[in-house]
Amino acid sequence: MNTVIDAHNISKVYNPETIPVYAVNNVHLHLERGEFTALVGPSGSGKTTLLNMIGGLDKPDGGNIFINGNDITKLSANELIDFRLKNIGFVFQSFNLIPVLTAKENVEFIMQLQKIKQSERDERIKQLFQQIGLEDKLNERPSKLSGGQQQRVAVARALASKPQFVLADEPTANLDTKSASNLLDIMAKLNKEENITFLFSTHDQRVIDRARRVITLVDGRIVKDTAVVSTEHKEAATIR
Ligand SMILES: Nc1ncnc2c1ncn2[C@@H]1O[C@H](COP(=O)(O)OP(=O)(O)OP(=O)(O)O)[C@@H](O)[C@H]1O
Repeated sequence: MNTVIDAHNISKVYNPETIPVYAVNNVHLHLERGEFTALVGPSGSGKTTLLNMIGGLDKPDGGNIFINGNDITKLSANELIDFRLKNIGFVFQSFNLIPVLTAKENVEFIMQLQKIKQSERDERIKQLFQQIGLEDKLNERPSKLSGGQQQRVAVARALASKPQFVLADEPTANLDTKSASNLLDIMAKLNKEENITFLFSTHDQRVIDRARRVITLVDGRIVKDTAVVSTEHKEAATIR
């Protein structure tokens, strides 16, 4: 097994001086490479706060977060920017594509920041757009794409730097059933065929149904952590 995320005792307290809100309260989280895991829980339970800390977008008030063995809580702001760029892919609820760039440019600019050479960029872009099924939309601006297509481009952008894992915060919340199902098919395929690790924060039953592990947060604490028996396994068990 290969540990990708190892978070120890992490906490985040908002308003510590006035009325403290323990958004994340002493959480331990361990993820292995190749997981397809959903983080669920009621609104305000701390999912986004936890995801943001694991992704290095927000600093915990206590605890340590090891990503591939590196403690990101010890990095300076500049080191963290560099670390995020190379190691973590993000997919957000609202897609967050840059409107003035084409689909291709939205994906390519991450690789330019990493100083990846043109021939390698071209090859990777070709492969990524094939994987998301949008080879014919390379030169379209986000406004010309449907929500589902924009989110698929966001997945390609998240994967551009070949990250250690992808954090997806409510990735299907703004998508209709068909687009959500299509997006989930693409992510599940990337997970299965390329062993890409996904951690989702979600309320969406369509995502939860596809996850192989479901972690439930309530009031900033993990109250349940369940490995899901796959449909194939369930069927095999029934036949026996
Ligand atoms: N910047 C902030 N300042 C103060 N409190 C905050 C801040 N961000 C989040 N909180 C509080 O922290 C708690 C956890 O919020 P968080 O957004 O992480 O929950 P969530 O599970 O992602 O919710 P949702 O499902 O609605 O997105 C909530 O009580 C929230 O009000």
